[in-house]
Formats: sequence, structure tokens, C-alpha cells
Amino acid sequence: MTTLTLLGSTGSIGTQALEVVSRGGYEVAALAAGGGNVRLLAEQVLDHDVPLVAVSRGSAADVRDAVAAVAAERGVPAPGIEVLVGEGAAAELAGAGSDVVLNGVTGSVGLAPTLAALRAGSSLALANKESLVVGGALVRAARQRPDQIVPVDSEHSAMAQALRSGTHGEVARLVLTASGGPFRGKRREELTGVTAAQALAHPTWAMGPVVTVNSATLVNKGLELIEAHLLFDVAVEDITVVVHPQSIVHSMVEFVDGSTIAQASPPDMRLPIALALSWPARPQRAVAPCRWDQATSWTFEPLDEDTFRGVRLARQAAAASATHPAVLNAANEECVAAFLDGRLAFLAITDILEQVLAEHDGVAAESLDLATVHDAEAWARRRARELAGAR
Ligand SMILES: NC(=O)C1=CN([C@@H]2O[C@H](COP(=O)(O)OP(=O)(O)OC[C@H]3O[C@@H](n4cnc5c(N)ncnc54)[C@H](OP(=O)(O)O)[C@@H]3O)[C@@H](O)[C@H]2O)C=CC1
Ligand SMILES: CC(=O)[C@@H](O)[C@H](O)COP(=O)(O)O
Ligand SMILES: [Mn+2]
Repeated sequence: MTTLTLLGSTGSIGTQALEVVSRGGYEVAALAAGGGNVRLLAEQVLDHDVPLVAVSRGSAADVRDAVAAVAAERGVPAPGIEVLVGEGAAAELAGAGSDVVLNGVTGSVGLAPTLAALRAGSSLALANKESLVVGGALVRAARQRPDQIVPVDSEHSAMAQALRSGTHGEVARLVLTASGGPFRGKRREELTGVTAAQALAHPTWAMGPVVTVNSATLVNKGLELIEAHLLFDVAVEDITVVVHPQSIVHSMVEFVDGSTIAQASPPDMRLPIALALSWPARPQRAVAPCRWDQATSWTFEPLDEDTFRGVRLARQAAAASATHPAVLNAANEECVAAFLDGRLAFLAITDILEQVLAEHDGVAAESLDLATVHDAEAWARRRARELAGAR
């Protein structure tokens, strides 16, 4: 049995990971969540017989009471569980050592658990792209072996699979596909008054709110561009973004001989999750493969970078300094929270990111440490809040 520590268990990635786990072969050693949904967490504890739980907010009593309530409803005795509480609790779990740690937390709060899992020697199934983007060279340096980080993000899972077709020196470029989000085809002036509900209506994926808004601004694709650069050691100039509205080709690798290798499957995160858990082996049970007995068409189109500036901003951040990517992400987290609260207009998100990036005094890679990253993030969050408040 492979032991699994699952961070962000109550979210979109977390719940789908537990569906994969239910197919067998894994022992869930520990679960971490924010504490916003202790009822679901308690159900997961009982469903998967989990002895250890962490929550960043709330109390151990809240979790134990919820477990006792669910156990009573099911007519079973409440299991004794260990509960860790606080902002450092997820990292403590990640550092305790499991065969695999799946980081499915949202936001740069995932950085400490990512570093802890790598230092503990666990295989890190990484959905939390923010930790890699923010930590950059620090995360890469924490790896104890080159393949210790296994991507869960659908595009990077696709690239990792396609990269098996050649050597690093044979790669001409990575082709990162984007759905285009709910506003694909719209011009900038048509996006002035769009609401959070409209931005949350993703055309192909059902995901948590932050990554869904990031898909709408194309900031998700910008973060994924930096993620691909860091994971696969390919220059950002050699990564092309192409819009593929069907979300079936999850990304591609073009090799020096002109061959392009693509990975295709219907938009269902259970496949990249299952693959990340069993990597480098393939899961033995298929997750919803493509139907080849029905007419279908896949289309590809260039990204309108003047309307959707998330990718361009990420390219600028990656080129500017070692801390600009962390600043981009931190400012974006603040702007997305304000947008979801109805305090900020959709178009203002990338306007503010552009300004915060331009104002940041970057730090060179040689001087990068965790404190520097945290300082840069704290500055970016303050500045983004000021700019959002002034609008
Ligand atoms: N959803 C998807 O299909 C995809 C997601 N990703 C990436 O995966 C990550 C997770 O996304 P998604 O599942 O959509 O997000 P959700 O918002 O659905 O879930 C986030 C999870 O993180 C938990 N959490 C929040 N803060 C903390 C904390 N401090 N410590 C521990 N757990 C915490 C939440 O707990 P609580 O419920 O208690 O608040 C919840 O379980 C993101 O980085 C996203 O970009 C990548 C590709 C696809
Ligand atoms: C499922 C997944 O990996 C998401 O990150 C997805 O990429 C979002 O879709 P977009 O292509 O619209 O950003
Ligand atoms: Mn993705």
C-alpha cells in the first residue's frame, strides 16, 4: 500500500483525489484542510480511516465534534484521531513523511508544505502551482531527486507524458494549451462589467473559485507558463500558449525534428491525479478515455494577448527578477479575493498586476531566500490592496 498525505482534501482536487484513492492501492495517512468545511473533513476521516488531520483555522474540538457527529449518524464508534491546528499544521503533516504528498491547497500558503514534503523525501504530487511559482529556485533546490515533483496540473501532466518521447536536448518547445476561459472571443471593452458569477462559469472544468477566476483572466496560464519553465527547465521563450477551447489536448511538446507529441483525454482531473499518485507507472484503471466512435473536432487558435494579459505579465515577471513571480502571484491573490467580493472590477485585476510588477524592486536569484520571498509577497499584497481600494 502506498501511503498518501492529502493537503486540501475538502477542495476540488482533494475530493477528486479521494475518489481516485477509493479505487484501491492507497492508505490515507493524513488529511489537511483550511477548516472551512469540518463536516466534509469528518466524513473523509471516517470514509478513509484517517488517523491524523490538520486544519489551519478553528480548533481540534471542532474537528473531533464533527467526527463524533458523523460517526453517530452512521452508528459506528468515533475513532480517536490526532488533530493539528494552525497555519503551520499542513507543513507539519507534509514533513512527517509519506510515500506521496499531494498538495491540493490553493494559494502561496502551499509553499511551506511543498518545501516540507520535498525535504522529507516524499514524492510530491503538485497541484498547488503557486508554491512552485512563488518559491522558484528555492523549491527546485529542495528537491532530493530530479523527478521528486510530479505535476498534477493537467497541462504539466500532459507535458511530462509527452516529454517521455525524447531527451531534454531534443525538445524544441513546449506548447501550453488554454481553454480561453468563459470570456474567450470577447474584446476588452466587452469585459467592463462582468460579474464574479460570469467569471466562475468555466466552459470545460469544474474547479475551485481562485483557479477558475485565474482561467478567466488567463493569469492561470501565466502561472502555468512559469510552472512549466521551472518543472521542465525549458526557457519561457520556448513555451508557446495556444487556445484550445475543447480542453482535450492538455498540452504538447514539439521536438527538434518537427514532431509534435500531444496528450489527449476528456477534461477530468482524476486522470492526472491518478497518474501523479502512481508515477512513473500508469494507473491500471482508465479514467474516461476519449470516444473515437463519435464525430468530434479539436480546434486551436492564437491567444488574444491584448485583451487577456495574464500570460504576457507572467513572461515579464519571469524575465524581471527572482521575486517578480512571487509578487505577481501575491498581488493576484489579493485582486481575485477583491473581485470575488465585488470590490474590484474584472479588468482591474490585470491592470493592478501590471502596476505592482512595474513598481517592484526585484531580487536577484543569488540573493533569494525564504524571508526575501515573504517580504516581496507582503509588499505586493499591501500594494495591491491599496490600488484596489483606490478604484
Ligand atoms: N481544481 C482543479 O481542477 C485544478 C486545481 N489546480 C490547482 O490545485 C490547487 C487547489 O485547487 P482547488 O482544489 O480548485 O481549490 P479549492 O478552493 O477547491 O480547494 C482548496 C483546498 O485547500 C484547503 N486550504 C485552504 N487553505 C488551507 C491551509 N492554509 N492549509 C490547508 N488547507 C487549506 C481548503 O480547505 P477548506 O475547504 O477548509 O477551506 C480546500 O480543501 C490550486 O493551486 C489550483 O490552482 C490545478 C489544476 C486543476
Ligand atoms: C484543469 C487544469 O489544469 C486547470 O488549471 C485548467 O488549466 C484551467 O483551464 P484554463 O486552460 O482555462 O486555464
Ligand atoms: Mn492547468
